[in-house]
Amino acid sequence: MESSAIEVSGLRKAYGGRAVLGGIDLTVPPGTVFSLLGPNGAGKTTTVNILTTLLRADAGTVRVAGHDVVTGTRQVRAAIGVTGQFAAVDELLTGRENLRMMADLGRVRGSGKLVARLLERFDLVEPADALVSTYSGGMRRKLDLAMTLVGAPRIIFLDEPTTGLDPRSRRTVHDIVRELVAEGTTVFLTTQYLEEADELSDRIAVLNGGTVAAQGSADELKRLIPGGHVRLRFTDPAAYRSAAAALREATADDAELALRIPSDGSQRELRSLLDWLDSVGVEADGVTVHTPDLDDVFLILTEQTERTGRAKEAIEP
Ligand SMILES: Nc1ncnc2c1ncn2[C@@H]1O[C@H](COP(=O)(O)OP(=O)(O)OP(=O)(O)O)[C@@H](O)[C@H]1O
Repeated sequence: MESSAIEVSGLRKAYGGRAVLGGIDLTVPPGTVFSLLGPNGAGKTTTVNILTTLLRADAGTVRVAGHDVVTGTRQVRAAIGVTGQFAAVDELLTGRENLRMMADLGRVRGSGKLVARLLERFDLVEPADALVSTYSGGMRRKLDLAMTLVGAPRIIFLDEPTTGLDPRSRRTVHDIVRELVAEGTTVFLTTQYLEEADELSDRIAVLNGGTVAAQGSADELKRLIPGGHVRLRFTDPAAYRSAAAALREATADDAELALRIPSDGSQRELRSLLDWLDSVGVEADGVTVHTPDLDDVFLILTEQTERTGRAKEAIEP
């Protein structure tokens, strides 16, 4: 087995002279979940399209399942499953017929049993014999994912698989991703939901301004940024103002009547902070401890580029 399921090096892509990907490197070990995050327009779909052989890169090398996407397009396509923006779902067939068609196209043996198993797994037994044109958006998405699994691909690309799904359907998709990975499948995911990436991924890359701003496990990314703080909330504006005057190092949020004080959230720091608040006569109405989460990582990593002025446009194609 190859050491990486996906290996991307120096990947560049520009549209009409405007660089979208300015030389990105990614490594995805087999049997893991990798999430690609980034603000709207960061180039996530462009990356997925290149990795799935739908789009040619301008420069760089991309190997998927051990094959180069340009010279081994056929082998790459045989190894991957893709769900997302280009659903193969036929509206004029039922869910069951769509799955059966997929199984027949892939010459899958025992397709009846496989189809029944997938309908069950995706909670689609009840609407199985209704036309897909009557399905909700969430049901279509689940069917699309079920169809991708028919051929048991080794690597699956999920472009925003849970967007628009209700919490129960989202959990179904998460459970299925975990099961697939436990069976050795590699999952490449793009998502807008940071807690989804946090929960599911072994590794995460944050794409911003045409480059990978950071790459690592959720915990590694969280350690990159100093986001831990204690938040003091006030209801009385006068109490808030006198506290803000007493706590010079706090960041003030006038609209919310809240003060933010850097802290690692440890018991020792909290105790000394509370003692000190007592000693200066500050009485907050609410005290919450905040440890950095992926939202903080995302905001800080993507803010920096915004502040340094549209790095995307500064990248040479
Ligand atoms: N075919 C195209 N021609 C010209 N520009 C394009 C084309 N496809 C994408 N772009 C531009 O490239 C940039 C990256 O687009 P892409 O769809 O890859 O981003 P994304 O990260 O997937 O965004 P979103 O989160 O909004 O889906 C955007 O500015 C987009 O307008």
